[in-house]
Amino acid sequence: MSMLIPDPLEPFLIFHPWLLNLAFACGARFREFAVTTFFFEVFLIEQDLIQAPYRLNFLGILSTENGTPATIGFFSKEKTPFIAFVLGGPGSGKGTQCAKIAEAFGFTHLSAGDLLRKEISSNSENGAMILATITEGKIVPSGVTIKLIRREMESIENNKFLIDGFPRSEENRIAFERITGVEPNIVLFFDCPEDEMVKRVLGRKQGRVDDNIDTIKKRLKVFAALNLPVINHYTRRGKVYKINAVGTIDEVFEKVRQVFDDCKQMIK
Ligand SMILES: Nc1ncnc2c1ncn2[C@@H]1O[C@H](COP(=O)(O)OP(=O)(O)OP(=O)(O)O)[C@@H](O)[C@H]1O
Ligand SMILES: Nc1ccn([C@@H]2O[C@H](COP(=O)(O)O)[C@@H](O)[C@H]2O)c(=O)n1
Repeated sequence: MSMLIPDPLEPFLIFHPWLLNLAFACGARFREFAVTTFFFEVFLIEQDLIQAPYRLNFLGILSTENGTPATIGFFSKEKTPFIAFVLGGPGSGKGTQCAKIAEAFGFTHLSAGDLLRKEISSNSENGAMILATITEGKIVPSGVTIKLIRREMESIENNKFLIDGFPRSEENRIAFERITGVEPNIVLFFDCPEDEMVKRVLGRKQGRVDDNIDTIKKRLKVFAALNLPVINHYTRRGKVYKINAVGTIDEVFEKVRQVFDDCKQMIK
């Protein structure tokens, strides 16, 4: 299990004690949903980390396009799958390791980034917005990404999913948990030094619009600001397995294998 990582949002929270008091007075559910939303959106707007048209529209993700409320809790109790979120900075090796886990342990690998890229190439209504967001290294609104993940999970007959590159922000996390009604069983965190991540991304040569030094710098900033708080949250929940991502692909996989061997009892 990993140690807590310094949370870049903590100084921000300290400057809003009156809001925290109000939140605590209103109870846990309200606190989690309303206050976290408020804090993060104000912070993200200030930092210019979320796309303008989607600002202050967090509640919108709980509605479907036709205005009816989204299903809260889409797995039946008997069919709730084993979910592993796979997190780490850009180029830390998430996708590479997920392919090996899927093969060795029978998981379905869902990459949020791949699903978003597929949306761009299928010329969907959100394609242009997704392309612009990825090019800027920013985060696509949760409603869009969760809809894609949900569609895949519902269409695949498996009870073991690796969700790679999601949740990327507290907004992603809270939205997923509210909509699906479940938390991940475990969270893998591939911990990799920045210089190694930059080297790997620049060496990837897959023609991705975001594999250039300018966008990588932005993605690293977004990772530290938005993804580390998610990792800290799940660390506090005792769900994070931190894996040192330095070493050959096979060396890293040996550490991953150990985690899945240890979790065998939990995985149906
Ligand atoms: N342990 C490793 N040592 C050296 N190179 C690696 C290692 N793991 C992955 N790579 C290479 O680094 C590049 C990035 O890996 P990968 O695509 O798996 O990262 P990722 O975390 O999924 O990245 P992103 O979040 O940007 O999609 C790939 O070219 C991959 O072959
Ligand atoms: N939950 C997510 C996941 C990804 N994105 C966007 O896609 C880019 C590429 O993602 P990879 O996982 O393939 O690195 C990422 O930089 C984001 O722009 C997202 O918005 N939300």
